[in-house]
Amino acid sequence: MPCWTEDHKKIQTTKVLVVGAGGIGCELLKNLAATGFKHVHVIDLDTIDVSNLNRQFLFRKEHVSSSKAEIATRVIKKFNPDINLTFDHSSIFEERFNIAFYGNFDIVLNALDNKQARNHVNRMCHSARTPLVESGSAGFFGQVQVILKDKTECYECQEKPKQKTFPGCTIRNTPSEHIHCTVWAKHVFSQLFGEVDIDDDVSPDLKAEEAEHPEADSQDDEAAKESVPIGTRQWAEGVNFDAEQIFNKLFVQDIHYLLKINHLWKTRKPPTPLSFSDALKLGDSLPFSESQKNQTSVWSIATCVKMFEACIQELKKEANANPDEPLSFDKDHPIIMSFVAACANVRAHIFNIPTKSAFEIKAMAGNIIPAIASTNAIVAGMIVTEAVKIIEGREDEVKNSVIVAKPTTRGQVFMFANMNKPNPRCYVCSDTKEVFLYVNLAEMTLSGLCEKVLKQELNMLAPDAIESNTNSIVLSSDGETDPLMSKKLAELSIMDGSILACDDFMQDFGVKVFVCKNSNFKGDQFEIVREMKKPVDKEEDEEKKSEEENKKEDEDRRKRKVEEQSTKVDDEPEIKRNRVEEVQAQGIEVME
Ligand SMILES: Nc1ncnc2c1ncn2[C@@H]1O[C@H](COP(=O)(O)OP(=O)(O)OP(=O)(O)O)[C@@H](O)[C@H]1O
Ligand SMILES: [Zn+2]
Repeated sequence: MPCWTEDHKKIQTTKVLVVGAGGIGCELLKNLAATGFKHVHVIDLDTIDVSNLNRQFLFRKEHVSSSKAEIATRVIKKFNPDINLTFDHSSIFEERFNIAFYGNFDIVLNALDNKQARNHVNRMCHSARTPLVESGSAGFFGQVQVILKDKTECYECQEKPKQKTFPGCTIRNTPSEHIHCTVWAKHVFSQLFGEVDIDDDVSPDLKAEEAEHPEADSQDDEAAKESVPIGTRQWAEGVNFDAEQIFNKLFVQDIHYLLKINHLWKTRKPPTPLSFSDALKLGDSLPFSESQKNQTSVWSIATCVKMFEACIQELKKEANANPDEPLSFDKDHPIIMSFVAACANVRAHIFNIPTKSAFEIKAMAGNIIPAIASTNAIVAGMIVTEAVKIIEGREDEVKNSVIVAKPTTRGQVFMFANMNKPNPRCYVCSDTKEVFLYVNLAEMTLSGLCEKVLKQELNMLAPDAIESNTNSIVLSSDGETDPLMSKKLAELSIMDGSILACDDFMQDFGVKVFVCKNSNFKGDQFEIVREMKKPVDKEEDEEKKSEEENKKEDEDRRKRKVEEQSTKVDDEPEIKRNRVEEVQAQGIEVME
């Protein structure tokens, strides 16, 4: 039996890093202090919002707008003055939180709310060999995962389900549910006042339609091909952000254009264009301040139009006050949220979709699942339970746990979950650090590779990439390759079969990216998979190949390699041959 006084000493000397001082973090810090932990450091980038007060019990009304990490530290010290609790009001992504920093701690406890930060801490703990207890909650659902290097799965061993996204053509052309209109309205806001992302354009798009539904009969869409709508931001600037003209562009002109894409409306009810002046006749229009207060009943269309107009004026002022900093969507910004709600409802109305209250639209736009204090409390309790086992050296006893929303048939809401071994194909914690990237090489830009693939998808912070066949630098985090960002991958001699050795110095993380072409993809569209997909048409051929044939090929390849090695002239071709062989071993066709 473990001896409490002996173990208590370990608790007193263990150095703990807590990342996040929100719902789970507050409970966790309280538990650590109450259990007798003496050396704790907490990091949180955020300040306290009034909406946090119902569950983040260390915070009071007078703390609103102060640093979460700082107030949590101050309040905990009040009831446990002996604790050496320190804080940073910073993002965990800052460079000073490097691997050596993580190495200073005996254990890291995550109380975060986003995948990007979780992935990052997972990699840092992996590199620093520091045990990590990961956690999360969403409403009544909660979970705790223990991550021990080489012993358990890491946070990235299994692919996480992607956040639900909608096809571009549904959002731009054929919404059928209110959520499609809400997503569209968020894009309208970004197009008008945020950083323009061409992938999020809101104008009707015949090309997207053709790309996503090539099978559709578009012979009678010629009229639409003749007049292509211009981008929303460009239009808005041209009319000096006049609300009435923007309204008429979005809800009259663009809708007339959509109606010309005939095949869309063969099986759907077509939308009805609605002008600014006609919309004002649809119901009573409440004054701006009154409708702002009225979040739970459904605004009339006339109220939405007034709201649309008032919000554009306010947002234009806000954007002009700081022209170098585009606005970004924030569900807690009342004007932005009112604009999105109004805009989404007008769109819903003209597409014959029932309108919703601003409150309901906020929940959809902000992806909000109400936080439940008791789920957070159970999760935080389990984090400390598992942390104590780890620091006592009882690693065989550690367990993952889950809290579920509905009791199981046995009436359980709390359960232990399986502790899985590390995934041998995990590109973070296994030796197989590789992924397969499917892209259209003639269309994807270097900027797309950097921002969308390496940063957003593979979660690197400052990626570098070298094309292994030629040993040439493709992407450099020191800015050397910045002038090439708009170049297409094909222009940079990246081809089907290229291998990109990508790494992130800060995370001490490297991954080989095997490039495979998919000419059906548009622009920066891509797909990343952990195992290469078999080309459909080649599958049958390969099965037909007799074993003898395969053996003969192996033999020939071996012979070739021996010959090549004996005629080796310089280093570079040798690098290339090895890489080519490596690619062949993966079954990728190499184009030289
Ligand atoms: N990169 C990061 N660095 C440091 N702290 C982070 C980082 N990302 C998220 N956090 C913190 O993790 C905490 C997560 O807590 P929680 O899920 O309760 O979120 P919240 O923002 O307080 O609540 P809600 O999202 O429900 O309004 C937040 O306080 C947030 O600031
Ligand atoms: Zn892993």
